[in-house]
Amino acid sequence: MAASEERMARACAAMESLYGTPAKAVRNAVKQLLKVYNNKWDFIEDNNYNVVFEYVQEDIKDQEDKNAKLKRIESDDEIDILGLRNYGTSGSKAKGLNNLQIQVYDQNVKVKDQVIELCSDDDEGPDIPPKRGWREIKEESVQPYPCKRPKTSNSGTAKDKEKEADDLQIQVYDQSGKFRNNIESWFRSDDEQEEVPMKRNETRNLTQRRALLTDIVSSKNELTLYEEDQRQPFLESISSDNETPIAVNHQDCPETLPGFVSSSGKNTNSKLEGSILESKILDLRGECSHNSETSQFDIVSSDNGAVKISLLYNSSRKANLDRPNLKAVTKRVENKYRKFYGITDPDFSVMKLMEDICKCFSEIAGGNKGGSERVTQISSTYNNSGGQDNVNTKDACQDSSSMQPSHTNESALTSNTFDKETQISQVVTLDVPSHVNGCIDRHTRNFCFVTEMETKVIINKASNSSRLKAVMKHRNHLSDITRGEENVQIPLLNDNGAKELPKFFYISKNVAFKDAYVTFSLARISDENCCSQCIGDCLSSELPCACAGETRGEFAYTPGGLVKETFLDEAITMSQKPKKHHFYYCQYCPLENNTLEKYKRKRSCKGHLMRKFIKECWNKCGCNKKCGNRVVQRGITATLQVFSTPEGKGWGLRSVHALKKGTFVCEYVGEIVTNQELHLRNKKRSGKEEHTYPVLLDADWGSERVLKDEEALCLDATKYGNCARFINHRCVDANLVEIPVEIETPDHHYYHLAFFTTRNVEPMEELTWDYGIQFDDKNHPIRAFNCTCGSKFCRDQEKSSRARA
Ligand SMILES: C[S@@+](CC[C@H](N)C(=O)[O-])C[C@H]1O[C@@H](n2cnc3c(N)ncnc32)[C@H](O)[C@@H]1O
Repeated sequence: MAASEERMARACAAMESLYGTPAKAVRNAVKQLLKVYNNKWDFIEDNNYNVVFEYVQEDIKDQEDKNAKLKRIESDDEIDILGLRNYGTSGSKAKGLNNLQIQVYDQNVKVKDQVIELCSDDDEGPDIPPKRGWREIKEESVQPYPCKRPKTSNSGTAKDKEKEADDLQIQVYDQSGKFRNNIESWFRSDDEQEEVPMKRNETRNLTQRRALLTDIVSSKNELTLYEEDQRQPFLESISSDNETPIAVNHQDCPETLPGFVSSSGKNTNSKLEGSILESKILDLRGECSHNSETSQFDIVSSDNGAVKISLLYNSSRKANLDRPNLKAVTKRVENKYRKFYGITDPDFSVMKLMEDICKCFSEIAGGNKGGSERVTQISSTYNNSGGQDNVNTKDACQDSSSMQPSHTNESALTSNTFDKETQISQVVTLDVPSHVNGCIDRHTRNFCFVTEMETKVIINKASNSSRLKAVMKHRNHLSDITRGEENVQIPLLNDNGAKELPKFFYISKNVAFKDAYVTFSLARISDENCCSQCIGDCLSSELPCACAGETRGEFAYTPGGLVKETFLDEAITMSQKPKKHHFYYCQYCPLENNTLEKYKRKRSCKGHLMRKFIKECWNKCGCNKKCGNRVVQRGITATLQVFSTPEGKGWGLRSVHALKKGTFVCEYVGEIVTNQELHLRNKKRSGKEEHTYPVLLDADWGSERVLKDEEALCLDATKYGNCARFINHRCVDANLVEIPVEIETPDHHYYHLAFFTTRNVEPMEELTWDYGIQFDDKNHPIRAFNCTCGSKFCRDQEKSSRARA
């Protein structure tokens, strides 16, 4: 098979097994992506085919969107769609939202999807399906997926800058092909321009704007709004000295940050100004969709390269103002878009989106790129023109679950929560908010809040750990706790924002501490313990090789990389309903030996569950590295997240995608310590820690003879560990089971403790395993806790009595 066909087959198999994606969809996605990535398979295969997964998801969504929109066009006079599309989430390659798409149309006026290009280079954007009735004027402005993160632009020549600025220009043509310079000129065309002269500091009122719109609709001109390149710089074409952005209400605008210059090049020291075309589009949208509400989107920049975005939202007059919390609003928008677009990237946030817009603006404008030294700020104002000083805060996050981003009457940056008399101006510059101060302006009666941002300079000065703490204090997540140690990124999401950053070093492989006897020597692997004669994939050979001997002559894995059902079910039964004969009782239990008076104290062994091992092919085997009998050693492939559990269990681990029964999730990784060493560690810790992280490697303690201290091992993930240290306990019906896996050494004192799913797991379901602890055993090295697993089989008797009391 040709190399690329082989890789294609592998991609199909992996996508099938990981996400259940049909081969046809995978092939199509891979073909497209290969074009985009210049046949670089590495990009495709990276992160478990993450880009392929995203491409397929995007494709499905696009199709759904397209169908939904076509339906809407057919049904009634709907105007106004503002959609933010294509968050391009694959790891570092295509993270963040790159395109701001604006769509405005109804049955009579059809305005083409507008992509405001924020990728200033040759990056490619979403493949936007053509809409019915649209005139295709410039297809090249519509970019195919995937849209990569915008490159930092070079300062460039004046001509380059001018070209980049041109990229943002939006032009309007009417059906006759007559070129309208821009929306503003289109709005103010013909007689209207005379009747409503637009002077600086003068606001076009709602009636006038609605009249204009009605005019436009009834003219039945089919209009196509599209992105035009190679025209005059938009800054000049849009804002002339005597023009005022149609939705800016200067009276109500807050004092803005000093030193900022609007996109028109005017200093905005005293009032928020600046009229770029986006404002007008959003204003048009706001006007159309909310009837009595307006909104405006504005970007301004300062000499030092800082950029800020303002969003001005003005709704109809009503007596009371429920002031929504800015964080809650952004969270709500994020939730909607996460759900609707199936965004799984924890990095996605409205604030980041704003940042990206600022960054791209700055890049396109060729501004200062000293990002690390930018002092950043967010400010927002809510103008209660009903005249009430006392405004109520309302958690706009309520009921977000029932919401979907509507393409007809909600914008991405405004929501129905604001349907009270509200005017919001939000000014955002780069970086992450730290705290919010609120006040009422005595003169304007505006409620303002200003969020000061942590500067990166301050963070950099701090020590490593305090830097991490500082980051955690102000961030809700870390994008990868593995620090690149794994094949995949594992983000940490502090959903409730209250948890401290876990203190440990991420390691992806077990490391011996001191006394543990763990030597991996090829000489110790006999011929019966490897398959040196094998070639290719052992799973596809007619006769099972020596490595299948451990599992009674049958491989434990399916060609798709799952544990075979019969083997898995046996392991689950052993774990959930062990019989007395499944336990080994030591004469001199290594756990009892933990006391310094070794052998003197007579305590009875509580028993060790004897487990069935899987043996994987390894270095002394002749098969290919990609042999199907090598699963655990290949590492994590599932898309995992560490998150803060709501039940007070601390952090937990979950899978973003659904997992099939028998899927390998991860192994338990930590320091390999002897029981003696663990005992001493536990004594030192003396119950100070909230959580404990040891597991015993006792699955084969009963196999032959009395164990020496250095052979009775356990893994302690307290200081060094992998993501498995976050897996919480669930009594009996956990969705993971641990299976001992022999890889490097045939003796079973040391082995890998691998977790496989016991059943199909839902996306975002917490992953749990039964620690096998007895909650009444106070002497066990794994300290008991008050179990809140929620299982109906919960073994924590004290919990029941606590509940009764
Ligand atoms: C291996 S850690 C699991 C990760 C831990 N939740 C964290 O935040 O790091 C084990 C500890 O988690 C907590 N834990 C795990 N499962 C629990 C459960 N079902 N109920 C309450 N606490 C639990 C206990 O404190 C236990 O000592």
